[in-house]
Amino acid sequence: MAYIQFPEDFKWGVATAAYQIEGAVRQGGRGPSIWDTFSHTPGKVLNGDNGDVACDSYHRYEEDIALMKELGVNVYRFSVSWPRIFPEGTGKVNKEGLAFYHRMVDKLLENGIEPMCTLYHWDLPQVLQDKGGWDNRETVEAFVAYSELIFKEFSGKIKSWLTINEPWCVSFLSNFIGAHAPGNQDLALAVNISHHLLLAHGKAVARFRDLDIPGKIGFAPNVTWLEPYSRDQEDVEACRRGMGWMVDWFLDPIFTGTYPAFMVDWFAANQAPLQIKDGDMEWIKQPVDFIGINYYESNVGRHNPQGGMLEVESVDMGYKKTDIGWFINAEGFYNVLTFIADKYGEIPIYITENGICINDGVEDGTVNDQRRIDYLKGHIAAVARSLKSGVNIKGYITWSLLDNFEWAEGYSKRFGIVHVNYRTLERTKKESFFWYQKVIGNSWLEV
Ligand SMILES: CCOCCOc1ccc(-c2cn(C[C@@H]3NC[C@@H](O)[C@H]3O)nn2)cc1
Repeated sequence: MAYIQFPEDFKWGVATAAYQIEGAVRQGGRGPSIWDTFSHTPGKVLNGDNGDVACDSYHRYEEDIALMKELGVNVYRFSVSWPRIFPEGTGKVNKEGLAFYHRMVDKLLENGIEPMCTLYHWDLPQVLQDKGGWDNRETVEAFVAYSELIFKEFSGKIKSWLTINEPWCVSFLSNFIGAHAPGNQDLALAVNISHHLLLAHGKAVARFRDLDIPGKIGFAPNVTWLEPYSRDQEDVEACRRGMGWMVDWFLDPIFTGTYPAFMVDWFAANQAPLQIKDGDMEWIKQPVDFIGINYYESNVGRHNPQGGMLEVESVDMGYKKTDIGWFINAEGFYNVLTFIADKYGEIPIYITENGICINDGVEDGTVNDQRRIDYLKGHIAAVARSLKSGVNIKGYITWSLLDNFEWAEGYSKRFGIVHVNYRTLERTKKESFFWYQKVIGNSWLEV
């Protein structure tokens, strides 16, 4: 049996997000978010599912932390629910909300688990959405004020911070494709929102520096790899566009202070001109300490004039698929990690999400999710291969600890290494839990 040994200081973790696991949406002083509105709007979420109860982690966080302790993780990536802190987005602070996160963070620290906090994981206070949401620059200032409060409140306890999770999902998936909250379908709106998200990120990083908060800060773009179907220029350019709006669009402004010109032009030609105000790019290009990379799938792409706004289509090459229909391709993980390192340099990277939807159920007290073990093994091996190629990867955090509310797919799609019975809320450790526990314990991968 061969082994791949990871660096001594390599971190291993699990990730969740507030709206997907907490529940207790009308308890503890929490205000409504756009996902409360969206999930309660008929037809938006599969089976009419919502996050009202979810995994009930608002009440069961100690049980979840005991699972993490048993797993042996160094890091727990969670998100703070903005409407649990500012029920109206700004103004009055909900002390019960702060107290909940103090209890949870203190319990993590007691168990030797480092908290990694995502400030925005999609649950925008509905009151702010009613005033235009991320399309309104006032929301940028509201995010900075919310971030400042959390920075000050948890300074010294939390030392790893992420500003925005998956800005592509928040802007394009949620305001152009329309599959996520608030469900708009307007490219110009989505482009404007993507700029405001980067502005909010940059201003929050600047405030973090001004406040001299101890620790490191970054953000977590979701990325993909699109392999051209042929070497034809049209196919190559189509794939660059498909990656450009998800990767370069969000990383170039932070690392170079400019948007990728080929995407600016493409959006302008689609009646979605980028509107930048003086000084915006200076805010956006605040240096970050690390980036979180969220990767699930990659595709083979080719040009198709009828292939949507970007004129690109995915080609089914017969790769195995997950139970949510995404292609399994660990090679694409290596390709996008080395692409990012080649383009943006030595910036430290944490894999802040990587996992697979496998809907296996409990049989005889366990879940034999061998397909998840195979996926994780292949993708952690791709991380090791990237490390060997010089990519500065500092840790791997799998999505997710628990089966949870998978947005528009509701509870039908399971990403956890721990199964959740949504009727009883009973947690059941899957075979992948025990497999990952061994990887973490040795910090090596058997191949
Ligand atoms: C072209 C039409 O497409 C319609 C759906 O398109 C997508 C794309 C991407 C996703 C998606 C979901 N996740 C997992 C989450 N990451 C954050 C965490 O909360 C996980 O739950 N990542 N990406 C969903 C839907």
